[in-house]
This record gives sequence, C-alpha cells and structure tokens, in this order.
Amino acid sequence: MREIPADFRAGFVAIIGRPNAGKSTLTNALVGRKVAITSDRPETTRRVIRAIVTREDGQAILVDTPGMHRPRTLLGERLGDMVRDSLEDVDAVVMCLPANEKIGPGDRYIFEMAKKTKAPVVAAITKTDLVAPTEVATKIAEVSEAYDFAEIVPVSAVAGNQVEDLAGVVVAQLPPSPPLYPLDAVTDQSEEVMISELIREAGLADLREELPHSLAVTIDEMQETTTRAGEPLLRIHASLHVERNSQKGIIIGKKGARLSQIGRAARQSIQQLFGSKVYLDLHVRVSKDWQRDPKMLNRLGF
Ligand SMILES: Nc1nc2c(ncn2[C@@H]2O[C@H](COP(=O)(O)OP(=O)(O)OP(=O)(O)O)[C@@H](O)[C@H]2O)c(=O)[nH]1
Repeated sequence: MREIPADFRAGFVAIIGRPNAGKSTLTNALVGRKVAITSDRPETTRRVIRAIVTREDGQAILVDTPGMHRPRTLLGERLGDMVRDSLEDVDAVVMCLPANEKIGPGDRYIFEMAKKTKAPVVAAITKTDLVAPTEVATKIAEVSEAYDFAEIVPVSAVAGNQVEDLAGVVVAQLPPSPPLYPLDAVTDQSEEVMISELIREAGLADLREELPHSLAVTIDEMQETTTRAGEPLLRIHASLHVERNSQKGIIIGKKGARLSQIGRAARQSIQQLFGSKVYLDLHVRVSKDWQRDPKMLNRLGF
C-alpha cells in the first residue's frame, strides 16, 4: 500500500439535484468507471449508491441520491426519506445544476433541504458541453445569486471537462482523516445489486413513454459454474417486474424481440463488469402496484 500523506482528507459526499440533472453520469465520471446507471428519462436512480473516489490528497465516498420530486406513491415517499437520510451525516454536498436549464422550483425545493445540512454545499454546473462558454459564465452568476454555495465548478461529465477540478474542490471540503475504504475500492454495492441495476438499465433503454418507471428487477438465482470448455461462467436467473399486463407485452415485444435485446445488452454489460462469461435467463412478471406494496418494496430492498 502506498503511503498516506499526513494531510489526507476523507468523508461522505451527497450528490443531489433534481431528476435528470446529471448526478449518475457525474458519479461515474468522478470514479472513472460505471457504478451508477443512467438514462435520459428522469428518476432512473432509485438506490443510494456509494461510489468511492480515491486521489493522492483524499478519498470521497459519493452518495448518489434519487432525483427529488413530490411523492405520489409509497416508493416516492421512501425515496424522499432516502434523500433526507443521505443528507444527514455527510461531510460535503454537491448539488448538480444543468448549464442548459434555468433554476426552477425543483431546485429551490432542494436548496431548502440543503440548508438543513451543516455540510458545505458545492455547486456543479453540469452538462457544460451543451452550451456556449459565454452561457457558462452567465450561469455561474445566476447560480451564485441563487444560493450561498461554498464553491461553484462548471463541469461536463460527458466531455470529461473539469471533472478532476471538481474532485479536488470536493476533497478540499472534507475533514482530515485516513482513508475510510481500501484505496482500490470503487463501490460498496453488492454484486447482486449491480447486476440487477444493469438489467434494469438495459430494460429502460429505448423504451418509449408508455412504460415509465414501473420496472423493477430481482435476481432469483446466481451461480458461479464453468462452461464445458472449463471457462468460468456466471449463471443468472432474474425477474423483470412490471405493474400491468400491457407493460409485460411492451417489455417482451413482438415474438420476444425486445426481451432478447434486453438480455443481450444486459449480458454484455455484466460480462464487461465481471470479466467472465454470463448466462442470463430473464422472466417478466406482473407484480401489480409494486410501487405501493410494502412487501414488494421490502423484497426489492427499499
Ligand atoms: N451532453 C451531456 N449530457 C449529459 C451530461 N451529464 C449527463 N448527461 C445526460 O443527461 C441525462 C441524465 O443524466 P443522469 O446522470 O442519468 O441524471 P441523474 O441526475 O442521475 O438522473 P436521475 O437518476 O433521474 O435522478 C442523460 O441522458 C445523460 O446522458 C453531460 O455532461 N453532457
């Protein structure tokens, strides 16, 4: 293990922002690896994910929160609780504000929540690649007037601009501390959670509005075996839960075409992550109103 400098800093950092603000993409860019799933539909993130960024000068443990919105279902309420919990006991907060969108009521609602934490709040002006440099300057002025941020850093997770600078600014807000996780750790999620998130990501890709966020994934069985040729093989049986029969049809597609496509995409990303061959068996189940069913939510880990 390399030597830890005496002025090393470490702590927990909440990444907040309204749905679609770019939190998951920024988390992945900061870690340099995919740990959070992303999509262009709001409210993709359902879990509080811990991603770990380790640098020469410190270690930031990122808590990726679900986009904040007014709760309509029991799932919504639990997500809200998860966000509030994740703002307690953090050492710093990063609030994502997209460069290409005006500050709105959703952001102001989050400012109010952020005021309740004692931790410094850094503004990350995200998606700067989508606007002209002069617009970034205007945005910085708008953001500095809207809230008393400790620092403001414009960043593009997609173009990779200023991601390192943001990491440096965030680490500087953390208290002096030895590393809290091993230096090579990137996440504390279980393999099962990561696999189910990758399957959910594949399920959400290319879906039109008719199947919004009624999709949940459970891993029913997972087994490490070998192929006939003796190579390591990960066998996974998973269920895709939807709320209605009509949604089941959408997921399966004509003659099962969509489901096969989901299986192929998910298998590829799982193989990439684990570096071994994967056999993936997917079942689609209708679990009526799972977002309102306490038993089902518990099973899914909410
Ligand atoms: N051009 C560009 N697009 C970005 C950037 N960061 C995120 N996006 C896009 O913005 C959309 C939302 O990004 P996410 O990272 O999923 O947003 P999120 O805040 O985690 O969203 P929720 O999970 O809904 O809370 C995706 O389509 C991303 O590809 C960026 O730096 N540049």
